Amino acid sequence: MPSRLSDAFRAHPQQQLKHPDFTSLHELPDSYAWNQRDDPSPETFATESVPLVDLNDPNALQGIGHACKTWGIFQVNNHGISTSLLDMVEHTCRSLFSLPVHQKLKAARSPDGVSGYGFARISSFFPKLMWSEGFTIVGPPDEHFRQLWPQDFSYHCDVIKEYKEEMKKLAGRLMWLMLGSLGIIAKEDIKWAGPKADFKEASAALQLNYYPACPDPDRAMGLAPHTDSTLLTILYQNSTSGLQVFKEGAGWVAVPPVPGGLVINVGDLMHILSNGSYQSVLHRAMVNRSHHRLSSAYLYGPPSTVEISPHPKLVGPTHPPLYRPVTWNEYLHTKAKHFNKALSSVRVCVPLNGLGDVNEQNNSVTVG
Ligand SMILES: C=C1C[C@]23C[C@H]1CC[C@H]2[C@@]12CCC[C@@](C)(C(=O)O1)[C@H]2[C@@H]3C(=O)O
Ligand SMILES: O=C(O)CCC(=O)C(=O)O
Ligand SMILES: [Fe+2]
Repeated sequence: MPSRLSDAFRAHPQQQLKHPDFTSLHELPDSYAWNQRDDPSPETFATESVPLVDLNDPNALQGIGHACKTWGIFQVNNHGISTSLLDMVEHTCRSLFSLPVHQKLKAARSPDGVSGYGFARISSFFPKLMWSEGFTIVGPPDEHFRQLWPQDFSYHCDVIKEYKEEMKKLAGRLMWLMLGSLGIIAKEDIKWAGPKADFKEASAALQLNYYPACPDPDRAMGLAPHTDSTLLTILYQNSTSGLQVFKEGAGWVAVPPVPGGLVINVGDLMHILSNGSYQSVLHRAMVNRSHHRLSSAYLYGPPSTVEISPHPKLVGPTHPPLYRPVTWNEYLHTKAKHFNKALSSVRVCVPLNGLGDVNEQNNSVTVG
């Protein structure tokens, strides 16, 4: 049987935690109180900010290359995704998460499944709970959406379908910009991009996130520090800020929403493909006392059976391959088991400068 993305978690069933009705909580329960949040010093915010790249700019490729090398994350505008589509996706998210808890639970993610409503998958690695709800979509959302909205599920299915199609095109474009900035420019350099080099067979997951307003935001965590297991992720965030990224030497830096902009981050598979030139970025989401926050992450990777390895153009006698080949499915298994040690578990060779993976050092929370 062909291996699909949705099969990746069968071997790692997750116990479903009971979801609270956040609106009924007026105090932060102890199970949600994070002690060691490792907050940035106030001056951190002022000095550095994540680059913004205009995709219509003829120098976009250079801008992206620099951003990937120094930050592992950047924002884009003039990306071609219409504001009306982004508004519709936001409306679908809002409609989904404002359903009564019992209704949302009808579409709960099954313990060995990948799609559906639930806590963030990484929850099991942290001793405290996260102040958020999520909905993961892999493949067509029809069955779950029918449970959520018996009347108008087909409208919401259409919105998600169109969004996924548009995101896929943008992701393919971004892939060539990122690869181009590494000197990988020929169609033949990435065979799995297909005969038209349009990454038609790529696979992806869509993660909708909802962060309710929180009575004690300074002690809560919306989504704990993690890197995405992707080649790249395209994140849409509504007008409420909350995303932060970890930058060596600067600490946690906020990524404020840019109107009409999208956030692009480097994932673990791009880290591997680029042989560590573009490092996956550690990021987290914080919460807010007065405003709820919505985000949607398009998690983009290769077809699930394609092996990703350091690109031959980037390895040589002085640059040995640092990672062994892995499929996305295999990597997701590894991540489900080892979480922030996943990248080093597929490492084959210590780099010449002797530094470890950035991901491993910065998680202040003990991984179970
Ligand atoms: C294809 C993917 C990628 C997943 C797992 C699976 C479906 C859901 C994705 C996320 C989304 C939220 C953060 C993350 C860390 C999580 O907990 O679930 C992601 C994870 C990964 O990038 O590893
Ligand atoms: O909500 C955010 O800003 C971050 C979401 C995220 O990191 C994810 O879904 O992987
Ligand atoms: Fe993420």
